[in-house]
Amino acid sequence: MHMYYDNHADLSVLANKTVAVIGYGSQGHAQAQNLRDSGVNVVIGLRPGKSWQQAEADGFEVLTVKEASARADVIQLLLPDEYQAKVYQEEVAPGLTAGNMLLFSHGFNVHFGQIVPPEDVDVAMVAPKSPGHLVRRVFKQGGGVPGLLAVHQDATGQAKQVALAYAKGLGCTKAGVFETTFREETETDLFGEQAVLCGGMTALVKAGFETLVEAGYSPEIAYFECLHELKLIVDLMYEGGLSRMRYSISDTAEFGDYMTGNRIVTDATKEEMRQVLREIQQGEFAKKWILENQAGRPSYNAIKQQEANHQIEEVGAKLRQMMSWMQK
Ligand SMILES: NC(=O)C1=CN([C@@H]2O[C@H](COP(=O)(O)OP(=O)(O)OC[C@H]3O[C@@H](n4cnc5c(N)ncnc54)[C@H](OP(=O)(O)O)[C@@H]3O)[C@@H](O)[C@H]2O)C=CC1
Ligand SMILES: CC[C@](O)(C(C)=O)C(=O)O
Repeated sequence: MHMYYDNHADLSVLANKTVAVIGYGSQGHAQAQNLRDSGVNVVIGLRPGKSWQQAEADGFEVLTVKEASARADVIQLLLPDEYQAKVYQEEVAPGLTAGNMLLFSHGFNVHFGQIVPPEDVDVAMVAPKSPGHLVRRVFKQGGGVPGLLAVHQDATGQAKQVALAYAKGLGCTKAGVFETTFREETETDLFGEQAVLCGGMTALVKAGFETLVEAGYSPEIAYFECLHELKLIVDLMYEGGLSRMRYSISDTAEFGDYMTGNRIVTDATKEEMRQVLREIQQGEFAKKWILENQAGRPSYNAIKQQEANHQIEEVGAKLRQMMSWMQK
């Protein structure tokens, strides 16, 4: 595995180039602002609306997606994955010229064949391994979040150097940039968010909360035990791995951890994880997500509504209001 740091990347590679950041959401606002602070010439590509107003208020030159794509040398597509293919075909592709670079922060559309760029442009990925708001916050604190870099197509022979300079502009080379492939990034990212970080975690939290409440314990205590304290435990794992967390908790908690963890995540859970991974690898999840969007998101909207009404959300909202330091 190749790792790149600040000394491997040269920001001057971007000196005479214009970067168009298409989209100004979670990743878009963070990447655009970090790049600008790193001295890169950035324009934003958007449709009229909330993000357009925000980007202008933040001092950026905002253009339509078509104009920004035609103006730029490097085009970073930071739209929701499900809209990228349509916007690419209608508004980005017409402005692409030989030697441009098309960049992504997630490989979904290229890996699953929804976007097939022309052969004379570079195609690469710089994917910060962090939610966008932390990409910005950590950069402002003087650091950077780790990132992944992949080159899918190297038409100019310079693709890696340009992508590395972009990663440096985001601050990622401070923490380390790992070289990967579009396939590896896409499949591991989908697996991580489904099985562990988002799907697995929310299911675990809800199951713990429901077990306590159904047994007659107060929802407030159940919320603190199963959700609020999770952040504090994860912070310790983030700082020093599982051992740092286990060093900090009581011996009673540590013994309970060793005795009980494998009863919750069992061999059957692991077999299901393998099945989830197979479905991602075989493109079944991608197909489901593409069809769900084509149908107007019936399942997504129904489950989103159901989840928003879960008791843990109601209790949590009340408790968080009492914690004044969380209101910022
Ligand atoms: N969220 C994250 O932290 C991470 C995201 N990624 C990847 O980054 C990419 C961007 O995701 P994310 O930042 O979450 O996206 P968001 O949903 O936060 O932002 C989307 C942006 O795209 C704009 N947009 C949506 N549709 C259009 C359109 N048709 N034309 C022009 N602009 C449009 C929105 O503007 P408007 O206000 O007009 O709707 C908004 O500014 C994805 O590939 C994702 O997988 C990778 C790592 C982490
Ligand atoms: C964990 C969610 C994520 O994969 C991320 C922040 O990396 C995403 O796609 O938002």
